[in-house]
Amino acid sequence: MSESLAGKRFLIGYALSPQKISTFMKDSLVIHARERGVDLIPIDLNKPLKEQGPFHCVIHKLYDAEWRKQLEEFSLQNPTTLVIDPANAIDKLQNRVSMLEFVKELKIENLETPLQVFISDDSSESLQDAMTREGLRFPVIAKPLIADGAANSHQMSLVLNQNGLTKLNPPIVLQEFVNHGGIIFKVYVAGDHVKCVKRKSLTDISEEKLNTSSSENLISFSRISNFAAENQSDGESFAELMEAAEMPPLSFVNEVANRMRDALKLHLFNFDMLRDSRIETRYLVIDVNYFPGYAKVPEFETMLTDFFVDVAHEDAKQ
Ligand SMILES: O=P(O)(O)O[C@@H]1[C@@H](OP(=O)(O)O)[C@H](OP(=O)(O)O)[C@H](O)[C@H](OP(=O)(O)O)[C@H]1OP(=O)(O)O
Ligand SMILES: Nc1ncnc2c1ncn2[C@@H]1O[C@H](COP(=O)(O)OP(=O)(O)O)[C@@H](O)[C@H]1O
Ligand SMILES: [Mg+2]
Ligand SMILES: [Mg+2]
Repeated sequence: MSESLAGKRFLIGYALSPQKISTFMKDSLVIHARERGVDLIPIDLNKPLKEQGPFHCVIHKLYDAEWRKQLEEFSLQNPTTLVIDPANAIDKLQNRVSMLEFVKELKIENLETPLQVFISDDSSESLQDAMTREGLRFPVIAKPLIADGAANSHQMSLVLNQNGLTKLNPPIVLQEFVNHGGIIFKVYVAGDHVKCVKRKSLTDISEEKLNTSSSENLISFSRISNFAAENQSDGESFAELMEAAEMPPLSFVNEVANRMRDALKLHLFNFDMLRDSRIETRYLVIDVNYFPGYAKVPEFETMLTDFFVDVAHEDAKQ
């Protein structure tokens, strides 16, 4: 664990949506950080940023052009204030092609990304032809290209056959659905601090189900991993399945997290990882999110405060 600060206060300004403030800036975090020398100070979005502060560091999750402009101006005026993270580094995670391209380039053993093809809104090629060109077979998941936090950026469709393709609205990516036993691993990263948790996911699809002629061509869903197991009719058996699922090796999780952090040049993110049901050593990253819902991680207050204290120590060295 990181040491506390020797009597000095470290001032962190935060710029977050009201919804994010209510889920992340919990009293438990603010108090824990305060006790260790870190003050978390709200940035007033109705006032110019350059009139606020002083801050040693700014953390933020806002994507609009106006905020970007304010941040740029602020950084020019306050070159010693750390901005965690720079807007241009976050950009890569707002597009479901670039967020996985870089993972592929890391070439980590046993780590892959699912096959996928991007379909633009002005493409003349049929969706089926694009799938064939890339060697994609059903089932596939259709995901909106842009992942900017808007509700529709989480609107997914599981497409079971060719008829389902007609209901999709490009720009989208069509991604190979990988059977993974109904459980997803979410790896949260805050600087050097890494935690992996299990979460509910889509259940496996058998060849049999795929080949049964039913009326279902496409199943729409959104934010599946946020649904608590107890809301499910199969609650008890799901809880058992969850309990029994083995976590990925810690050394592997840490290696992937560290390599991703260095490549992205980001401090605050998480990634969703599946374990292939057929090949137990094969893991696939399917999603990478900027400044995710840390409050869902056990003892997130300690994790985040440790990170803030690390930043303060780094800052003090400069
Ligand atoms: O709200 P939460 O706690 O569910 O957090 C969301 C994340 O959930 P997770 O921590 O991965 O379970 C969520 O992750 P997923 O995309 O659901 O894997 C996103 O990071 C989401 O942000 P945005 O809507 O994409 O900007 C996050 O939403 P924001 O709180 O940042 O709006
Ligand atoms: N390639 C895939 N194979 C199997 N399940 C997937 C795949 N991609 C996504 N899923 C499921 O769909 C959920 C949402 O997809 P994800 O890409 O994580 O979008 P979001 O950004 O909305 O979280 C995942 O948490 C997982 O349960
Ligand atoms: Mg996800
Ligand atoms: Mg996401």
